[in-house]
Amino acid sequence: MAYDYALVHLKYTIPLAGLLTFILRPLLTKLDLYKTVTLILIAFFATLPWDSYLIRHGVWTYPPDAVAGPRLFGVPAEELFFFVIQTYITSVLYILLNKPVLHAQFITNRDDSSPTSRRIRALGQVFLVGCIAVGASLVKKGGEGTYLGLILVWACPFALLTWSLSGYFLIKLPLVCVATPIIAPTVYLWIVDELALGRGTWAIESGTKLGWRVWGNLEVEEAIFFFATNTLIVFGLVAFDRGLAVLYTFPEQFPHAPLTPSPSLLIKVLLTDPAKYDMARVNGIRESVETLRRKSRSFYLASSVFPGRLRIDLVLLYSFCRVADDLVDESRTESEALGWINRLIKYLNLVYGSQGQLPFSKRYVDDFVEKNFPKATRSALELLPTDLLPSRPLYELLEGFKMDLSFANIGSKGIQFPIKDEADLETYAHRVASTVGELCLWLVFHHCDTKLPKDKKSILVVAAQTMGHALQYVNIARDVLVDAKMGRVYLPTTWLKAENLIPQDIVRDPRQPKVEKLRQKLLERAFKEYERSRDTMNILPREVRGPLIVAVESYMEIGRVLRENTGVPSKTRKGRATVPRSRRIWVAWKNLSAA
Ligand SMILES: CC(C)=CCC/C(C)=C/CC/C(C)=C/CC/C(C)=C/[C@@H]1[C@@H](COP(=O)(O)OP(=O)(O)O)[C@]1(C)CC/C=C(\C)CC/C=C(\C)CCC=C(C)C
Repeated sequence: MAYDYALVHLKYTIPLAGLLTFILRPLLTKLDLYKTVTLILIAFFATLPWDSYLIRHGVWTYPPDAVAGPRLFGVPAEELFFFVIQTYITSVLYILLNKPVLHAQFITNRDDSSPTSRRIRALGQVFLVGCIAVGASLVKKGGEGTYLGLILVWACPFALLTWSLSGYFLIKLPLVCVATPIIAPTVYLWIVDELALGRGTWAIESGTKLGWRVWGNLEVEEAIFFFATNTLIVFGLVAFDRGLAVLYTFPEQFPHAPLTPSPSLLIKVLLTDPAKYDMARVNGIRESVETLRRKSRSFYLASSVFPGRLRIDLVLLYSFCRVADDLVDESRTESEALGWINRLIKYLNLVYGSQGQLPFSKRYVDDFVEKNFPKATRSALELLPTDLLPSRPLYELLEGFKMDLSFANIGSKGIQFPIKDEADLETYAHRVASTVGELCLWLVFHHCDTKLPKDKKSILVVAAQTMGHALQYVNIARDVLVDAKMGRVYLPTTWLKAENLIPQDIVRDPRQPKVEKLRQKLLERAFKEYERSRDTMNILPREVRGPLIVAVESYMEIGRVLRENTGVPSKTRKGRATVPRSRRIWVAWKNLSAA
């Protein structure tokens, strides 16, 4: 009947596209749509003349009773729809698998690539040139190799172009990000093809095919066709992502980076000489991503939903905060820790200028960093986007770290634990976390296409500071055990007194039942602060609202786990409660859907 081919879509391609859309919808950005539509247009206009040629020359045919009727240049409407839906399915799968990946870290050039990468890229080029030559000779010869030849001469030049443009980058990407969106849809379409050819929905004429079957009715040419087209789609998307990564990574070369850059800007970026890339910056970004991945599962997951340059700058800000915190925390003595804080203050003085002195040049600051900080920490300081951040919260953050130092003196000279009451607790949270919230917001304000009026910005800054308290209280509630091992107690001494405890009792036995009661009290404060600021997040610009909510909610989920389990975490990592991966993904998905 005339709807056989349409039924193939109804049964196999549309439901799969629908399922993938449902999964990706909350994560889908304007940029993802832009990429997908561009790829669909390229695929459509590149395939149409080729497919039309094949039909007109009788390489394949559609029995009149299998298609509904409308045609464009001889190609049935159902086939045209196939170009669109296949590109859509493969693109959506690629986008989904690439969400967690920050592409900036895979930017590379010939000098940065390993000899193996260079060999693979060259072998790929030789292979594709070979395929074009074989294809051309098969077409020239005619007869049974014609269809295979036509596939090769059509697909391989496109593949060669994208491979040559983005080969090094592609080789560096995680295999799953590239191989899965090629292989999974290919195998699925093989199965669909096997069923369709079996039912006679379309047919390949016997004079122009090799007649080799991969399995069942699946001809070798069909198998190669689906593999080649999915490869082309994925290579196209990789080239797109390389262009975007270069655009977002190098603000000095490309000062203006819109969230949806024009095709001409992307082509210009793609054609920029890779030898000119600032690989020191790329290496710094690689180190920062690695730090984030190792140290914070919540913020690592949340970072995947932030757009463009904002994502890179947030990762760099995280890296600076982490490095500064670790330098202080991992010091063996108080004076060593104080030394690091003073050097960090000096660094800020040089960058921002102090006591009437103008800021120093970037080169001077980098030189200071080289001489005064360990190698592993330098890029975090050198790449901090200080031109977009106010200095006050950064100085305040260091003041917060200073509060941690007072723990080292306890016991001597009658010095007390620094968090004596709730006011101290709030001051501490304000210094180490509200500052971070505010800094995140300044990056958001800078990078968003939507510009907010001053009054809205002020409301948001206050909310970010309040949210900082909430996150820090959760952090303290989670880390009672870990902190006690370091001789630190952040639970206010007044709270302990009400339970007939002193901070030293917590250091001695952080697992005692009374701690659980105090932990729950702290979590109650955390959720109060969270509720005070959560609604304000709705006035954030649309493009960052969902991502920021995910960042906050992923962390607050740790608090929820602690509340549910009343301190007996389902899973612990180094004595800390953690949120299972599936639950973190669910939190992100749910909040993005609602944002
Ligand atoms: C998505 C992304 C990459 C975000 C980066 C966020 C960022 C820059 C975090 C810095 C974290 C950090 C290392 C700070 C040093 C001081 C410190 C330790 C603070 C605690 C963070 C917890 O991190 P972690 O659990 O990894 O630390 P430890 O292992 O315990 O050492 C804090 C709890 C502070 C985190 C506070 C925020 C991220 C601010 C939250 C507020 C917003 C995002 C603004 C929301 C906006 C509105 C309008 C409410």
